[in-house]
Amino acid sequence: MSQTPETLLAALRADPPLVQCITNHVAMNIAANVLLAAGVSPAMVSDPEESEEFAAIAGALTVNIGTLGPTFEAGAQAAIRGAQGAGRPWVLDPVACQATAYRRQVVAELLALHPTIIRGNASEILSLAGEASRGQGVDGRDDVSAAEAGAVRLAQAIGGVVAVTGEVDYVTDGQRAVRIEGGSSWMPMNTALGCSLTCLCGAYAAVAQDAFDATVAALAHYAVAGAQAHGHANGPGSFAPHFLDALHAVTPAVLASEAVVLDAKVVPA
Ligand SMILES: Nc1ncnc2c1ncn2[C@@H]1O[C@H](COP(=O)(O)OP(=O)(O)O)[C@@H](O)[C@H]1O
Ligand SMILES: Cc1ncsc1CCOP(=O)(O)O
Ligand SMILES: [Mg+2]
Repeated sequence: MSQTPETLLAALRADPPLVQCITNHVAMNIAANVLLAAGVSPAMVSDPEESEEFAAIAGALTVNIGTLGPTFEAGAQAAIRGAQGAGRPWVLDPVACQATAYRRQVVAELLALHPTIIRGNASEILSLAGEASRGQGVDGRDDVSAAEAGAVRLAQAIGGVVAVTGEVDYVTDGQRAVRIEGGSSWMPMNTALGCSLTCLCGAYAAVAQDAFDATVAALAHYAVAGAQAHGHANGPGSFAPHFLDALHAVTPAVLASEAVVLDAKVVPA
């Protein structure tokens, strides 16, 4: 039986999980604040000396390749070993994976380790699915709808959940799919909000029975908070603090009444 976003937000707030975030230098501080505002404990622990051990005490692990390098790569591989050994979910954010041969090689290695959830923009998901991508560095430039079929194939290939984010988000586990509406056109003008959302997917995965439900809940929480913040802000600069306030203020009851989660087709059927 599926767990609703409001049930999972209540679980998150009742017993806040510890989330190990291996993320990029740009996102480190922003993502930690997003998780704290949402009611979760972040820990940005990535060095190979300790990342495997730490993964066993965290509720979930998130891996983001935004500012990739050999030490980071070794730290991520070790942490994934630790998370899997402890039976914990891990989430991949394939930042700019289409951009260089090094990124393509590293994401191929990470995909072989079966992430529980992948969260990326449409350009990144198209690239992971082996299709042409118009991504410009870390910024997506493709429509979510163009990446939906690729997301389904990718989810089936990894045996996990794929979330494609943009103006309207799409989430699939290869069998089920939904679209999530909301958010704000100022979100892509704030760096690292996608990376931070990936960390929030980890938080929900730590408390959920099912990774699909967890991903839907994380994206719904973000979409509701983003829409609320948009109503109080004057542009991308003032949006950022209002967004943190809104992530904190959203209650299970608010999520139940304001989240827009619509059933979608699984393409190809
Ligand atoms: N035009 C938009 N309108 C509303 N929400 C958006 C829009 N573009 C992105 N978002 C939201 O911003 C968040 C980050 O998504 P995205 O920008 O796709 O990630 P990334 O930063 O990795 O490229 C998601 O919650 C997504 O729903
Ligand atoms: C600007 C930048 N450069 C390398 S990682 C990064 C942050 C990307 O964040 P997001 O994908 O959430 O926009
Ligand atoms: Mg991104």
